[in-house]
Amino acid sequence: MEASFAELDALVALITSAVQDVKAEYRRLQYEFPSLDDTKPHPLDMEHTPPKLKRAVQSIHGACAHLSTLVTTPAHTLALRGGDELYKSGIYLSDTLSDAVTGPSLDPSLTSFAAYYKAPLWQFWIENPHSFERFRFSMTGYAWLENMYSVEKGAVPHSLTPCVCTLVNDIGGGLGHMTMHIAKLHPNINVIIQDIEEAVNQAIGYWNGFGPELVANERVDFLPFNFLQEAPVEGCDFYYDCGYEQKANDALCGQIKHILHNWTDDAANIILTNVRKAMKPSARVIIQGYIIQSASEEGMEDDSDLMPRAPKPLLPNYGEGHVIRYYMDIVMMELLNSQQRTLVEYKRLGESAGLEFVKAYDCGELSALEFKLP
Ligand SMILES: C[S@@+](CC[C@H](N)C(=O)[O-])C[C@H]1O[C@@H](n2cnc3c(N)ncnc32)[C@H](O)[C@@H]1O
Repeated sequence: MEASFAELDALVALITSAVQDVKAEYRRLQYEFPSLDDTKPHPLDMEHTPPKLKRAVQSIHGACAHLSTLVTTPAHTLALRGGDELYKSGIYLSDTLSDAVTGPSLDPSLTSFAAYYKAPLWQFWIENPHSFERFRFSMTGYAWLENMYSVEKGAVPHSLTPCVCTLVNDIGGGLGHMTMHIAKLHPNINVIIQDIEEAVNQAIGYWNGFGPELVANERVDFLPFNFLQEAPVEGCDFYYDCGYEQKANDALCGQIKHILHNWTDDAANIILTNVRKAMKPSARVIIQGYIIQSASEEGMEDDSDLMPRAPKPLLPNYGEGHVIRYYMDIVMMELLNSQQRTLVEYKRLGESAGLEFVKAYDCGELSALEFKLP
């Protein structure tokens, strides 16, 4: 079927014609046209906007929003529109940050979420199982926003040898939707879901509902654990083939998706150190998450191979085009006093836990960072 680009073309035509109107109005008014770098007030900020200019600006706003919606996934558009707990507690962010005690604190119990709900996030979820379950299911929807099929490329970064069984440990896996997706696509990959007990119990129900054949064929195991206090499972029977010609029983791959952004550097170090303790020499850890890039030329890091710079006049990090990861940076601060990280910060975190950075993979919205034992 031939694609119809009628709406796309109509929106672009509308923007082009509205831009001509804007230019004509500025010429008529004999005003300088502002630049993206301007910090000074413009005369039009304080004046009645002529109707033709107003209509043109409204058209550009509306058409650009429609254009964005048209070319991105519905999940992407929805994620920018709303939410429940995190949006409600966000109203406390300014108070929390301006307070002398909570402002500079990295304590996960001194957040704007805790101020609103009178409990830190993890405790709130244990006390409100319905919210906790809804959050877990929202993570499965969120995977669509992140382009699940690209995320899978990061979780399975190496050529797979079908004769060798692979065990992926989904650390803090929640429902394990991502590893279920991977196990369905790759018959030689088996999965362990490790998370806190409440999460693991929900994961069992999820796999029985959506992947009963994987449960029946014993391709998944569920083991509760606390990654701040203990190492994940070691000495597995099935191992990850990383394409390094390793023997069948000397590799375990740990996948850690959207975990470290929940924790400060100190706590993330404990989690990774616990993972390292479980690793055999050829094991790999795959950390999946958002990578933060500088919005200005200054402070740019050595990450351009992973994430090419945007052409000017866009900001080097694509600005609004990559805005979700920056929203999620603020959201992590609001919920847990934690943060998204840059590539350099992730490498540093791995090193501090005794892991060596191997490679970064572009997985759509997310990146996957591969670490090994030195
Ligand atoms: C943001 S969710 C990510 C879930 C999943 N990896 C995903 O991408 O959908 C964070 C997960 O960390 C788990 N978690 C939090 N504290 C934990 C702990 N101390 N030990 C093990 N898992 C924990 C939560 O239960 C939750 O499933």
